[in-house]
Amino acid sequence: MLQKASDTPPKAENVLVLVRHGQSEWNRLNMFTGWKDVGLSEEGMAEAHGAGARLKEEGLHFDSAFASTLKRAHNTLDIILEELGQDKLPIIKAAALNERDYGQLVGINKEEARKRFGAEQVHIWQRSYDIAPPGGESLKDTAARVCPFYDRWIVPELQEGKNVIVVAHGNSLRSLIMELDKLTPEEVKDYSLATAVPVIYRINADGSVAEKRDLAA
Ligand SMILES: O=C(O)[C@H](O)COP(=O)(O)O
Repeated sequence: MLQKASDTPPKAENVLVLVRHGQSEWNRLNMFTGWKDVGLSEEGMAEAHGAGARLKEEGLHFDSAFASTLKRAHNTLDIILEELGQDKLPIIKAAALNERDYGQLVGINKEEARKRFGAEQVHIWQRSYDIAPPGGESLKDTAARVCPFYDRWIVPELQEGKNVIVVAHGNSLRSLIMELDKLTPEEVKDYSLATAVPVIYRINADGSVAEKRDLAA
């Protein structure tokens, strides 16, 4: 989706890149992960190198880097920064960016969960806006920590003309993208992020989206 939100051309520097971490060991095993701190798989590391290489091709250079406190996210960011020749850039790690808590589903194979609870119910837990999995967070709950963090710590960086990269998770980033793209709860049900594929935004000085480019598209 391309959004034109201002007549004033955005400064070229106001770039926000969002990246879901590379494949984790539990993604590889198709298990609900949530807050479980699992590492990247071999393939996930390779995907992270690929994401860094694509950002390098785009000619991007970052002034600030944010990740969740979960190692699959900040290890992905380490690899991306290494590819960009920016491994000295400090990474700000924030629990507010962590994956949605999948509660009692954590550690269960997704196919097994569909057999146990029914595919429709599992899909509702995975993709609905305000229905939480048992003992876990809904996307709305996740947005309630991700979006205030974004407003408080990331928007001011963008407003100073900095380029910012954020590496986080499928659902924590969905909640932010829902806000940036003004998606409805119905629209967000069909939205998901591939591992380690950068989404590049240009953000206006007022925080609105000037342009969005998903490198997966
Ligand atoms: O926590 C997880 O299991 C994954 O990171 C995201 O899972 P989902 O794509 O099933 O929401």
